[in-house]
Amino acid sequence: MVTAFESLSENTGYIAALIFSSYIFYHLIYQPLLATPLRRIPGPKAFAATKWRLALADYHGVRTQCINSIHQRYGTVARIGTKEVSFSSLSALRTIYGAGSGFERTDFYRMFDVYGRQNLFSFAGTKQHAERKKLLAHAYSKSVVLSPNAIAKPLIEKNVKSYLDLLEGEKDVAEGIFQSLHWFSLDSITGFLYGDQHGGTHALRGNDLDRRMLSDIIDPSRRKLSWYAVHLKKYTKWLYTRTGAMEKAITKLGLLPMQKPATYTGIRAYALQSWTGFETAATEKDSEQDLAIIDKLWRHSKSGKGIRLDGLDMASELADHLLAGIDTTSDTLMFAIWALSRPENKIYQEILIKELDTILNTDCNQDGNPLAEVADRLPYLDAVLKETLRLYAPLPASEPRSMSVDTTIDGYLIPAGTVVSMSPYTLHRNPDVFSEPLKFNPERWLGHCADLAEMKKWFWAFSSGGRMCIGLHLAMAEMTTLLAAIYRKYTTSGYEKQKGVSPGITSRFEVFYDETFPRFELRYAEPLRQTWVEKLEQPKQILEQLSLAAYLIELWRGMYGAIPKAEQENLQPKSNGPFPGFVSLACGSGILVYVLLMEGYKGSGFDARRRKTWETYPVNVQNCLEERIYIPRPFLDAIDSQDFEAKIHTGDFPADTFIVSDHTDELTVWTPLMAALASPSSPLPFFIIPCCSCSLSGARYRFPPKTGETSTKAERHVEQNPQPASGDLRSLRATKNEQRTDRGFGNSMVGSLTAKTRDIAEEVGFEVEETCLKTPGAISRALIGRKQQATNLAETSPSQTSVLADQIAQIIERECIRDGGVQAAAKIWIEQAEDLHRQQRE
Ligand code: HEM
Repeated sequence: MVTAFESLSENTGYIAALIFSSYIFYHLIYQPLLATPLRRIPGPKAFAATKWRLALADYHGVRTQCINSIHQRYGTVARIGTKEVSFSSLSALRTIYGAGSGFERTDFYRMFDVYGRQNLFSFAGTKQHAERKKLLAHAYSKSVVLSPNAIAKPLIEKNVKSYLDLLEGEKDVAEGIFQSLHWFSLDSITGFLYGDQHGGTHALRGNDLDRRMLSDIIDPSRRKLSWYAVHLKKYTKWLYTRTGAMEKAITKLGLLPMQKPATYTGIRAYALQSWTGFETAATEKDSEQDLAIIDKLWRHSKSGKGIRLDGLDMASELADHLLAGIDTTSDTLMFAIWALSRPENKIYQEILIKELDTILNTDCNQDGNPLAEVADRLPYLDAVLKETLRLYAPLPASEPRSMSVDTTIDGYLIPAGTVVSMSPYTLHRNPDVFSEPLKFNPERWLGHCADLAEMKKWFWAFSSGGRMCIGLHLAMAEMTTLLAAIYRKYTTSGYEKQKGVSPGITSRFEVFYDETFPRFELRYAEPLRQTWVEKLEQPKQILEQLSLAAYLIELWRGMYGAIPKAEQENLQPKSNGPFPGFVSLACGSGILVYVLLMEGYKGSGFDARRRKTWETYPVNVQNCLEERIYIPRPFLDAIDSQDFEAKIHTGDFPADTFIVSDHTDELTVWTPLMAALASPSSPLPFFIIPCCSCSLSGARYRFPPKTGETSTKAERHVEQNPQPASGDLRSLRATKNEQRTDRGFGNSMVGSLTAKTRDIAEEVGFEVEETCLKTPGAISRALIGRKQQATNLAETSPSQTSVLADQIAQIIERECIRDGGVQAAAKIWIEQAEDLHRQQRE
């Protein structure tokens, strides 16, 4: 007989399943999809069912583009969350963001509180916000910003001069415009907020501490932290407020989305320090005229009139303006210069220069640069900036708002507490308003047609209504004055190093690029950065490896007609023969192997040491990465190395394998030999980027510059030390510059190594191509061996093959003389390999 207890326990599983499915049904289906009035709003069901769907897009850094695509599919009103709706119409813009609309900023903005205090940016309520704004609005008005008697105009003109001085004196430094423009905006906003004495920075004039403040902004993991701060707010706060052993444990477990100090810590600390310094020394100034914002807030607090502000309130307000005023202005300037420098936009630059040429000397200051108020009145410059802000708005993402009562927007009932938003990104890409929206075209802002009036209504880079950007006029004055001065004296053109690459700007969790550029970097760089586990200088290495992957893909497209996977859907590959596969020697972190495999190229890589990064790749990639030490077969034959414990590779690659030898040190000179040894009658194609110079034994060795004669006697006299004996920075830079010339390169250590490798490759039958490769981190020479010399192309008989093998052996013998012969060289190689293996095990 079945007892009641047994029956209950048999049914427990069913009951639990029923409760669970009821819960799922209620929360994921009934409530969000059937019960709420928002159910009538179109949009993808997955987004309507759970807020985590949009959070996922945030995590992948594609939120804004994703919402934009949803609008393209569903129209001007789209539901993007259980309680979140996005709009893209002018009527909604007026309803939500118009003056006195009653919509308030959401909780999202509380992440901009500083020192635990709210400020203009983070206040939700209109009353608190209006009171604070009243204190500041006048100082930020256009008439005050451009007044010769107030602080902004002389400060901006002084900083413009410092920028041009930098351009004159340290062209190399200034040309890194991402950085130098950040210095300009930093010096401008700090001077404006704190005055020269109490926090105005001098990054443009070389102050290293001021410059270093920007490392806060550059760290890519700040995006991950933003995601955590928005979607896992309490948890993130908990993580960052732990101390002692708990803090250590959290750090060790890698739980922090961004290592401490987290984003903006340095800038916030600087802002607080500036405030404290000011407060201690504060004396009321007699004149109202040259007051920085800090003076104004101080005077107000002392007056006892109106709203009360304590020290931290003021410090928070100032710090927030400081943070708001750096990236925004410099990113816009960077995109303006970049866009004007593109060959297809040269015409716009020429027209701008013509406009600037009309400025009279009497309209310039004593430094010879256009006055701020004159730069402000230039229609073409204004059009260039408007177009830059349209296409590359520095704050392009949605601006969330909500209301405490039910309301109606564009005919839809919006319940109280629903988050509603719009984004400059989507408004600025409406093809009905902006023809060819992805094209940079300043001309669209000129003329007086009805279209222009319409476009102005849709232009939303600075937001609108009561919560419009307070720094608008300051930012515009900085940007117009600097651009006018630069283009009055200079022209700009696409920097070779950045050819084919769009700059990117970070906004919250996203990075924005020019969308007409390939997504290659975007697809890999960010995921790699996010999961990076090595201690190396990663951003540079990642970009370099991505550039190299892009280069190889193009090379193989030409050689084999092999195209990346993503293109295969649209294109039929040319039939130059199938791709034979690649091997990446000494592949290090394996980025190249990972990217090429993901792009659909078969291949593998090996390195003497397994890297932690390998474990972050998908399993199929991990399976193609091996820990192996290369020992050339002739060395194995020459010496008894039976006891060698590590896994070795003897270079027996399958026929036609493409060898990639990127910065492989002792494998560099071996690469063409490897190619020939693997297949004497038809050596394998290769790509080499030479770097550290070693002889065939693997010992450090500097080959003599190629002077025509290759006497080993002459080689012995050559200095063994590859680095300059003594070198201050200036002489190092001079050496580097010299190396960029053909002659200088030929005389350098790496130049001599390149020449030696090339000679050997030619001896084994290659027609070697030499190319200059410009990756984001370096300029390198690369050798490509894809064609064989005519004599080698003829059908090779078995007897000829053995002749070729003999020739290779002779080359190896000859090259090993400097190490004491093949046996001695082999001994050195094996000893080094054993050392390496021992180190790995320790
Ligand atoms: C090209 C430059 C700039 C752009 C495109 C820009 C854009 C914006 C946008 C779109 C908002 C509204 C954000 C939102 O509601 O989510 C905003 C607000 C704000 N911006 Fe800017 N900004 C720029 C420069 C500056 C500068 C130089 C400052 C320096 C003080 C500044 C200070 C602020 C502040 C304090 C707010 C909050 C205003 C309020 O709520 O009343 N911005 N900005």
